[in-house]
Amino acid sequence: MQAAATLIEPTESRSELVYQLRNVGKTYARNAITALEGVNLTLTRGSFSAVIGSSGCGKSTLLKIMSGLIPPSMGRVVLQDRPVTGPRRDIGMMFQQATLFPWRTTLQNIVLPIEIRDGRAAAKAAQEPARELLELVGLKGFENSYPGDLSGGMAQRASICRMLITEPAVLLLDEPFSALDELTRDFMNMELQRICMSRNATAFLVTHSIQEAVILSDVVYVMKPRPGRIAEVVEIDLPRPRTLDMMTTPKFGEIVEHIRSRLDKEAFI
Ligand SMILES: Nc1ncnc2c1ncn2[C@@H]1O[C@H](COP(=O)(O)OP(=O)(O)OP(=O)(O)O)[C@@H](O)[C@H]1O
Repeated sequence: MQAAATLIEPTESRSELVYQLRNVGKTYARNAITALEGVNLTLTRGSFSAVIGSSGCGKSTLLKIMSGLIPPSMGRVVLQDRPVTGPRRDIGMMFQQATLFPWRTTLQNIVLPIEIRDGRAAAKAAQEPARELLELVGLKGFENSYPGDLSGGMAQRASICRMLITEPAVLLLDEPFSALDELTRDFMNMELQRICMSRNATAFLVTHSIQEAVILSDVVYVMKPRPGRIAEVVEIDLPRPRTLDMMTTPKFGEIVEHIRSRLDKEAFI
């Protein structure tokens, strides 16, 4: 397994550092559960990373800390040289459900974060970039459609635009395509790669799918539970752009098997 997936210390000096967690821990006071312990993580500009682990190993806790929704109990969380102490403009998020407002058109949904942040005039000015984003994700022509007229995949494309409109420094993706059927999900993952590559985006994905983590990522963080911790950092040494065909290669299979073997077997479904 050495060639394809090796234990690494991310090379921080070579690439531009965007996001860094140092020795992050989280204990929930209510039940004294240590959800995270000693988590170190580094995201560099343009990299795609994923975290995978069994249910209850602390993935959601990690993402909530990274998005500024909850504070860590210990450790440092730094985005673009500034500590993360709450939700921030330079953090983009995407969830399992598209959560578009049904009474707003696609275009109006996409500029909503700007409207909330900077007002109506700014939202109007953002319509042109929003149209460009719609073109980027293949939704040109659907500007004036309502969410009810979009398929699940199209709605998630629109929510990609809504996430990108504020030009965040980091994209935090919480199983964004897990509610879609498998074929659409595979296709959307390739679209996500294309969009991230075209914008040199820095992305961090939470997923339950080893295949998804491997096909998308430069680095996969394998987590183990009780307490939630990073058990291994696996570098995915596959060329880019990745293609769905790669999922049938022996090398891909080896990496997947390696990660599977590292996961907590009893707890992982
Ligand atoms: N708000 C909370 N208060 C108390 N304990 C919590 C809270 N949120 C999570 N936990 C506990 O922290 C641990 C990690 O939970 P977390 O939801 O982060 O795991 P997860 O890996 O995201 O799980 P899943 O894959 O099932 O979503 C679990 O033991 C959980 O019970």
